[in-house]
Parts: sequence; structure tokens; C-alpha cells
Amino acid sequence: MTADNPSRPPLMLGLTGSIGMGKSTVATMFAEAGVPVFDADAEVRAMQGPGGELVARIEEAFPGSTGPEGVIREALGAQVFGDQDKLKKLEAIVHPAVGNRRAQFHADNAKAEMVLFDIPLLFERGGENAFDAVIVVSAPAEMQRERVLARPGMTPEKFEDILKLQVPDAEKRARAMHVIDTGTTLEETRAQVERLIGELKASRG
Ligand SMILES: CC(C)(COP(=O)(O)OP(=O)(O)OC[C@H]1O[C@@H](n2cnc3c(N)ncnc32)[C@H](O)[C@@H]1O)[C@@H](O)C(=O)NCCC(=O)NCCS
Ligand SMILES: Nc1ncnc2c1ncn2[C@@H]1O[C@H](COP(=O)(O)OP(=O)(O)OP(=O)(O)O)[C@@H](O)[C@H]1O
Repeated sequence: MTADNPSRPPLMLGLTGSIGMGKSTVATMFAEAGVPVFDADAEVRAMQGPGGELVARIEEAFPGSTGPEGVIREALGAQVFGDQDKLKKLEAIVHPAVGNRRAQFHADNAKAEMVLFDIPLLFERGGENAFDAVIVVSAPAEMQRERVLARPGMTPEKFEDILKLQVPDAEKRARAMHVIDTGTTLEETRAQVERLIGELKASRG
């Protein structure tokens, strides 16, 4: 467990990586090691799910994209991932709401030693400066492709459309302060996460 430290603000860690590289898996490893985690994607899902606060506005902007269970993600994804203007319109609805939730999380965890923000679009949206350290998860492209294409509802075309929207993996790695290799076993990745937490704690003295 990371100990609370009332005298200093928490170390702000940003976790990012391209589709299927293992952000969620690695964020869970941080949480299991006692680090509070803000999961931007989970917040989006909650706000788009049944009774979610964004459902009505999304239906208004994208008629037919919602139902009794909230946003029909496959249908909305099919509309926006190949169309920049539509994606921008969706982001203008979703991103400010994620920002509000993030501010709340920040306030709730003001006394933690470190906090981790799992932000899929951290580099794409230029949010690096908000963090003391940016951590990128990365695996070989072929492994990424295999993982993503194994997901239900995924097609090679959708995968290519999403890749085009994201900063390339090589650039993410170059801009990262730390890279976690997810092209290995889960145990080895967990060991890397635990090692990094130890280094970050030591760096604070
Ligand atoms: C369009 C939606 C409903 C499709 O949902 P679906 O479950 O099919 O896909 P999922 O969310 O798992 O995304 C698949 C991949 O695309 C990436 N992705 C999602 N939105 C974007 C985006 N705006 N720009 C670039 N990549 C994106 C994700 O990081 C992931 O790697 C959903 O992605 C969405 O609401 N996106 C807009 C909000 C957003 O930007 N979310 C990501 C960061 S918080
Ligand atoms: N060493 C590893 N580290 C992380 N993930 C691994 C590893 N080995 C296998 N995997 C698998 O790779 C997949 C990574 O998916 P995950 O949902 O964590 O990625 P993501 O980056 O969050 O995806 P998305 O961008 O679509 O949200 C999981 O199914 C996970 O079990």
C-alpha cells in the first residue's frame, strides 16, 4: 500500500498507450499495489450507460445511437471512428464531463502519496504538462493487432481507423518518461509496475 502523506500533494502519474497495448490491465496492477486510479474510459462508459448523464445529449447529436441501455457503442463507434467532424462533435460532449470527474477524483485523493490517471488520449490532447511522470504501455505491433482483432465486434477496418486517430506507438515511447513492456507475460509486467512504484517512491525521498 502507498502511505498517505498529508504534507505534500500526490505525485501525479499519467498512464497512456495505443489501442490494445494494455492500459486497463496495467492500471489494475497499480490499483492492486494500492495506488488510487482514475480510469477515463470507465468514466465515459458510466456516463454513457443506462441512465448516464450524457445519453440524452448524445441521442440529440447522433439520433438512433442510444437505447434503453444507454449508448449503443458499436453503432456510435461506426458513425464516428471514420468521420473526424462527427468524432469532434462527440468529444465536445464527452471530454468536458470527463474533466469534471477528474477534478473530483483529484480532490478526493489529495492526501495520497501518488495517483494514477489512465488517459487513453493523453498525448493526442496535449495533457502531458499536468503530470509529474508519463508512463506508456507498449507491445510489438503484431501482438497489439492480434489482441485487438480478437475482441468481439472489432474488424481490421475499424482497427485501422482507430490507429490513424492515435499518436503512433514509437512517438509515444519516445515522449514517455517510463515505458512498461506489455509484450511479455503478465507476471513480468506486474514486476515492472512494482519496480516502478518503488523507484517513484524513492525519488520522492
Ligand atoms: C465511440 C465510442 C462510443 C465507441 O465505443 P467502443 O466501446 O466501440 O470503443 P472503445 O471506447 O473501447 O475505444 C476503442 C479504441 O478507440 C480509442 N478511442 C476512443 N475514442 C477515441 C477518440 N476520440 N480518439 C482516438 N481514439 C479513440 C480508445 O482509446 C480505444 O483504444 C467511444 O469510444 C466514445 O465515446 N469515444 C469518445 C470519447 C473518448 O474520446 N474516449 C476516449 C478517451 S476518454
Ligand atoms: N504482459 C501483459 N500486459 C498487459 N496486457 C497483457 C499482457 N499479456 C497479455 N495481455 C492482454 O492484452 C490485453 C490488453 O487489453 P487492455 O484492455 O488492457 O488494453 P487497453 O490499452 O486498455 O485497450 P483500449 O485502448 O482498447 O482501451 C488484455 O486482454 C490482457 O490480458
